[in-house]
Amino acid sequence: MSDIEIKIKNLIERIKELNYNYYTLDEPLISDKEYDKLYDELKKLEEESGLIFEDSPTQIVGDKVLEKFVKHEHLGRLYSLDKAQSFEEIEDWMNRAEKLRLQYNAGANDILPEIEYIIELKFDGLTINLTYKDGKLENAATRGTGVIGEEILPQVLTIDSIPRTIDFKGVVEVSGEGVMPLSSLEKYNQTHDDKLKNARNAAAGALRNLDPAVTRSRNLECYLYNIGFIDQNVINSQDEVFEFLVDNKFNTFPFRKKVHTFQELVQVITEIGEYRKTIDVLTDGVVIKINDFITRDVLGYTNKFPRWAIAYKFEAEQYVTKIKEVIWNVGRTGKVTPVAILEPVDIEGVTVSRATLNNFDDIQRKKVKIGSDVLIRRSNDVIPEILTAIDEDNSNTVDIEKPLFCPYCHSELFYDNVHIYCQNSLNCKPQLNARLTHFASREAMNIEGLSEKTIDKMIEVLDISEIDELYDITKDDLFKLEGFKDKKADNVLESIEKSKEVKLKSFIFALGIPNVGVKTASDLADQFVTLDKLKEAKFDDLINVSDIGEITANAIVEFFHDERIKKGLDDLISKGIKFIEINESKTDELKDLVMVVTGTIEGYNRKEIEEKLKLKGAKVTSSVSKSTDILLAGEKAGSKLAKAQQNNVKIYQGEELIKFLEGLE
Ligand SMILES: NC(=O)c1ccc[n+]([C@@H]2O[C@H](COP(=O)([O-])OP(=O)(O)OC[C@H]3O[C@@H](n4cnc5c(N)ncnc54)[C@H](O)[C@@H]3O)[C@@H](O)[C@H]2O)c1
Ligand SMILES: [Zn+2]
Repeated sequence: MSDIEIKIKNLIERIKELNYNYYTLDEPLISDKEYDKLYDELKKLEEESGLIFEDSPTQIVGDKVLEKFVKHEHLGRLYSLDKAQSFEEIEDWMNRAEKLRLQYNAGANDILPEIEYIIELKFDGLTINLTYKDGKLENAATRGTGVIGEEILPQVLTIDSIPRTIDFKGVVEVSGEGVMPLSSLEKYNQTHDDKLKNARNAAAGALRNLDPAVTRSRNLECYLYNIGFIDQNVINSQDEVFEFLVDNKFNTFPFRKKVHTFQELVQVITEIGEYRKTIDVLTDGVVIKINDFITRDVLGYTNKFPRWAIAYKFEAEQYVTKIKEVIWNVGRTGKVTPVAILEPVDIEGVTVSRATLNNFDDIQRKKVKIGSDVLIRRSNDVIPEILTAIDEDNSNTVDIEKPLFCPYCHSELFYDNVHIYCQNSLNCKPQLNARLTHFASREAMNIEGLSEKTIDKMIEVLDISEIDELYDITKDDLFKLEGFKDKKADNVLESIEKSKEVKLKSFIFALGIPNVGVKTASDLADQFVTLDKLKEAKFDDLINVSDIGEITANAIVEFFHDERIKKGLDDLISKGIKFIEINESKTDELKDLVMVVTGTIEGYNRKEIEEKLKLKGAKVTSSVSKSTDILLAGEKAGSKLAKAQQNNVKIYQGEELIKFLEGLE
């Protein structure tokens, strides 16, 4: 693999993990700003190299839909939006549209009208798609992959403003954004201990919660702005979309503006920059849409977004405050990271007193010192980011020292490029606490009742130093901890006991292997089926798992070769960990064959084929290499076919392919 290919693969892997956490779990790992940076980097590399993998996040809308929901096939596809980073990019987009219009008008009988642009707010919540038949609300779904969403009708019915019946009697799908009003967020946070971090994830998490009572408690609202499907040809513009929505008593947001020129557009967007701070909904930008539908048809769509619309995101506002102190935190992997303690500052109604600084280089680059005035920015998330110090020659500042010893266990620290580690993973308390907290978390061993605080006490009072010791805890032990009475102790013991029966993927995630998140853990479980096989996996086996790049493959190999980890793992298993079979139907027919599926195959969906191959024991990878055993090549197979021919890979095509696929059923 070339350097650029490796870079691309690693980015894809990282972004998929982030997407899974954002779209599927509604618990983003990083801020949108940081995410957008990675995404743009990938887009740029793809453009430069022409290497675009089919599973790249730049080609796909959203993420998987969760099994726990009934699937809804949208009548009309739902899309993501292309993004402009600057006014110039909007202008370029307008110019392209105008050029296409003129070209079209030169050759056609009908003439496209002068372009009108509708500017709407870009609400930050979750897309909701509503299906009406015979005037009745039949269904509600999330966007999902754009083709298939998750049914969430009971959840959506908690939003009172959504009409249960409408005057229009045909079949129609209307879509809009489910949001948590900022006033609801504030009220919720005043009365609940489990504080919600931001309105977007609060709305998405509520709508995708299986319990509608939870959705109800968040007091959501929904603004409609789109018709994705209608069985009668009655709508010809965005103006008419809104007319239809209003006539049928849908809730639409009152603000939208029509412009014709770039100058007008800049002015309106600038005004919206101020206006958006005065309203009760979280917005992250504006959406600019071409009004006329025939023009839209001429411009068309890419895989991922319409060419007739573009989003422009607002930069988060910046604030000034002072750094009081920098403390060094020790994480689960022993990584030591700086946190700035700030003079509290009010940002959009939230008091902010901490900010992340990524590492020591970051501190130097931003010229941050104790006592410095700094610029900070909070995007839509709660933890803000320090941009830079703004008073470099202030003599009252004190340099931040590079730490040499762990602030907790005083071991000497290890420097690896920009990262600093405390290598005393054995009895450095914050590391142990973070490891145990991760181990017990919902997507891992799912041990209820083990909060970070409880784990702290266990380490302190019961002198726990290894994960497996969790399983030796007795009721008498728990009584020694503050706040533990009979019932609470029983509950914790029961959930510890229950956790011994665990899915392999949850166990792999629980181990906290560097770079292995929920999705990668699940892929590893699918591919290797048993823990023993995974433990023995070689770099080459791992790199062939789709989405795993070199860094992760190396991390996994190293993890399972570490003597201390090996022993810890054996101790843990010896406490009676049992893996629950989930793929009972798994057979060995294609055992260990490395297979690639490419091209289009009529009547089949590639993802489904891949799933079936995996169930029969094959390893499915996304690119052809020397280790590929079989390529399934549909129509338009392209470069993978050529590469397979070069490498003498066995190829199934045409009739042979269809026969093979029928044999899989
Ligand atoms: N923090 C993370 O880890 C993480 C991960 C994945 C995605 N993200 C965020 O999500 C963005 C990408 O998500 P996306 O592909 O869903 O695109 P998007 O959310 O940026 O844009 C498309 C969506 O905008 C919404 N929208 C709101 N108002 C609208 C209006 N008036 N008209 C039309 N649509 C409107 C629709 O729901 C539509 O689906 C990224 O830029 C990033 O900010 C963050
Ligand atoms: Zn330490």
